[in-house]
Parts: sequence; structure tokens; C-alpha cells
Amino acid sequence: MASETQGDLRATPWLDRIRQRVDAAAVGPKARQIGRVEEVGDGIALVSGLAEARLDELLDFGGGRFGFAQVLEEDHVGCVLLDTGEGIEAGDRVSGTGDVLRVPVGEGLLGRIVDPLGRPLDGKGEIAGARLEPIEPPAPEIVARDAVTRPVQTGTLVLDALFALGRGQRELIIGDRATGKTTVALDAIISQKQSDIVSVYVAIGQKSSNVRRAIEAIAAHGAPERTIVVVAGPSDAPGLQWIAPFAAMTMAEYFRDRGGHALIVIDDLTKHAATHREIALLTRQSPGREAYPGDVFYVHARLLERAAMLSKERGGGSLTALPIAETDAGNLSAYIPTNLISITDGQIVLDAKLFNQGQKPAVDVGTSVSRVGGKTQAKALREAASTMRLDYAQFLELEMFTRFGGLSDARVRGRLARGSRIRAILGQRPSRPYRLAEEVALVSAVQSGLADDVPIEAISAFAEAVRERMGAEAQEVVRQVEGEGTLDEAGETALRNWLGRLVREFSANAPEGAGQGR
Ligand SMILES: Nc1ncnc2c1ncn2[C@@H]1O[C@H](COP(=O)(O)OP(=O)(O)OP(=O)(O)O)[C@@H](O)[C@H]1O
Repeated sequence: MASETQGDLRATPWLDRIRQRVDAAAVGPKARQIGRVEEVGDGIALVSGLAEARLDELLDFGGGRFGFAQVLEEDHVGCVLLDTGEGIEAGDRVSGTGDVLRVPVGEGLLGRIVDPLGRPLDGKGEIAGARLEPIEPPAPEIVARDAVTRPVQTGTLVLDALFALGRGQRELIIGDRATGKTTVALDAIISQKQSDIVSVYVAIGQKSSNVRRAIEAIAAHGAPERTIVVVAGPSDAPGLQWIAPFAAMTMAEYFRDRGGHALIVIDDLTKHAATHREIALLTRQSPGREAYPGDVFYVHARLLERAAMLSKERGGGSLTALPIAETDAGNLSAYIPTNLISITDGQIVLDAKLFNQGQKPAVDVGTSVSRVGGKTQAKALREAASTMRLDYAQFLELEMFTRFGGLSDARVRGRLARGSRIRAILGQRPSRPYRLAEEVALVSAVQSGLADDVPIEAISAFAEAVRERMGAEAQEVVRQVEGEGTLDEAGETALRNWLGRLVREFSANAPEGAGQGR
């Protein structure tokens, strides 16, 4: 009897605790679908028994391994794994989570290098204060958008002067291998060092040496503390590479939706399309043109549609996208390039021939276009560059005709001299973006004819002098251009006088007869 009482005494607190836990627990049936792995390999698993699974649903393979439903068939679900799938075998249990894939977002990601799931790759510890958001929220609807009218300074003179990028715009950077595509996009990120725009660089299937070069360029010349780098390497699971641009978009949208401004560089969508094709073939979807599944256009359209300039009612934030695409032998009419060209608001075409001739950035001004137009350009630059594109195009044609000799008319020589100076001024080294005022000065110098007196071989030194000395020697011009985007009469005169003095320095040192228009 005594021992029974003792037992009761010991059991009472324990029973109370259990009673409390039972009372606190939500009571009700909780169904969890359990499926079974039928086949697994190459980052893909075919799973049976998940009749209720939804598209893009996150599936739990146990042991911290996940995948998401990409293809729903009558008898199986095609699932894309988010890791290599090592340790997963046919017959393993899989359960649906009822949720879609989510990634961390927030200010804590700024200055960090992460994988597409937001896991740190930079060894700087956990991401602070992050919350989870789905990787594919719907794109802003039409009424939530505003016109694209405010510029994004890319710092690359040929882009800012001739094509102009606007906040909320999607501009494709396209060209053959190693033609400077990444460099142009990175310069746009570096150029945001002093702006209110945060940047996201997402590398999909890029060689680690290239990714390291990009990270180093941003760290050395840009504002790494306001940049997020998302990396999915070539040896990562195809699923991880596939979600990379979507996850990075979600991270960038966080700023757009809070009235902020973001720029995303997607490097590159050709590799993403190849991953999409690989996944589609492995999950037995029927191949279409060039063996891509029929939905590859839709995948990229719904991704890029998320770049937008939001209306004032929605906070007035913006997300600008610079997707990159690779061509083969300059073929812009291949399947993925044509898709992307028709989705985006313009394209910057980089030409291998120009690159090999030493014209860098190798932008082909004939085939490049911005469908948003000059509306987004700062007034001062728009006015200075108004006829530059036409002058340059005419020069290129004239140059071709005069290559065989003959035409020596003074007007023709004048045009050739002007055109060759435009070409020289458009040349630019990597990681050296210009400020807006410097661009206005350079374009004005060439278009007003002042630079005709600078020998062609001294043009790059002249441009360098503008970069180095303008801030100190033409402060009022810089203040007006960068503050108001335009120059009043006094400002224009001050700019002309300053450029005139600079030109004299360069033409004074010129060899006899230089600058007379070759
Ligand atoms: N304006 C430039 N001036 C001098 N060198 C440049 C310029 N732009 C690019 N380069 C050089 O050309 C090489 C290729 O550039 P980049 O990696 O940007 O090209 P890409 O088209 O992105 O290449 P990939 O096809 O490998 O992605 C690099 O070594 C880069 O430093």
C-alpha cells in the first residue's frame, strides 16, 4: 500500500505535464500524404502515390533532403531534387509538405554570398533577420505598374548615351562566348555604388573562376555591402540551378515591394534554359524545338515579368533586370535568343568581331535597341547624344565604302574624323563606370566637334582626364547634371569652356597635323 502511494506521488507531476501538453495540442485529424520513390537519378526522382501533390509543392524525402514537384502525371510525380539525391533510393518514403519552396529574404542578405536556398557560402554565419518568401509569387498586375521613366546609370557610355536603361526595364545582354557580357552587367552593378539601387547578381552554372572574378570586381570597385550574390555552380543539382533566378528574383523583390529600387543581373538564361531542358527530358516531358520543352518561353516570361516599376499606390519601388544570354556564332535567331528578345524590352548585342578588333565594350549599335527609348535618359545626356547614334551609323557605312580608297572630299573626311572619335570615346575598360556628368561631358566634347582637335590616339587619355578632373574643375556642371539631370545656359557655357581648355591641352601636345580629320 505504502509503495503504491509513493508511486502515485512520483507520477502526479509527470501526469500533469502530459495533461497540459494534451490540452494545449490542437486536436483534429491531420492527413499527410506519403508516396514512394520509384526511380531516382541525375537530380530527378519519380514518385508514386502522391495523388494530391500540387505543382511546385515541396516534397520531403527525409533526412533534410527536399525536392519539388515539377511534373504531375496520372501515375507519378516528376520531382526535381534540391541536392544530389545521394542516399535516396527506390522504395524510400516521400511526403508532401503542402507548401511551395520558400527562400530567405531581407536586409540581412545584403553583402552576402548565398546559394539559391539562401544558405551562406561566404562563411559569415547565418543570415540575420531573414523571413521566408515563395520563389514564384505572381508578377505585379498591370494596374500595379507605372511607366518606366527614371534612368538606371549603367556607367557604360555606349549604353547610357545610345540605349539608356530605365528603372523597371528588362534589357537583354546577348552575345557569343567571351564577348564581355558579364563585364557590361557587372559595371552596371558597380555603377550603383553611390545610388539608391541595391543589386543582386545571380550566377547559374558559371565556372567558379568567373564567379570569383565577379565577386572580386564588386568588392574592389562597387558597393558589396548593398549587393547580394546568389551562386548555383555547374556541379550543383539541376534543381538548385533551376530555382536560382527565381530565388534571386524573390530576394530582389523584397526591396521593390518596400518602395526601394533593385537591379538584378541573371548570368545567364541560356544555361538556365539548358538546365530546364535537362530536367524536362529526365522527367519525360515531350521535347519540342531544339529538344526544349514547350514551356521554356513561359518559364522565362514569368520570371522576367516580375521586373517592374510599381505605381505610387504600390510604393513606387522598382526592379530592373539585366538577363544575359549566349549566342552561338552570333546567331540571334536561335530558339532561346529569339524567345528572350521577344520577352525583354530591348537587347544589347555584343559582337565577337568587334571584340576581336579591339572595340570594347563590343556593342553592335545596329542590332542593339532599347524599346523603352530615350524617355528614361537624363535630359542633359539626351540632348547631348541626340544625333550620336545616327552619326555613328553613317560613319560605319562610310568607313566601309572608303576602305578601298577614293573618296577624299573634305566633308567625307570630316565625317570620318568625327565618327572615329565617337568610336574611340565609346571604348571603355572593365570596372571603370562613368558618372552621369562625365558622360555628358564626353558626349558633348565629341558631338560639338571640340574633340575633333584631339588626336585619335589621345582620345582615351582625354576621356581619362575628364574622369579624373571634372569633379574638381567643373563642380557646378557636375552639381547641375547629377542634381537636376539637366544643364541651364550658364552650365552649358561652363561645360563648353572647360572642355575647350582641356581639348587645347591635348591638341597642344599633338604631333604636327594631328587632329585634322583622318
Ligand atoms: N571593355 C573591356 N575592355 C577590356 N577587356 C574586356 C572588356 N570587357 C571584357 N573584357 C575581357 O574579356 C573577357 C571576357 O569578358 P566577360 O567574361 O565579361 O565575357 P562573357 O561574354 O561574359 O564571357 P562568358 O561567355 O565566358 O560568360 C574577360 O577577360 C574580360 O576582362
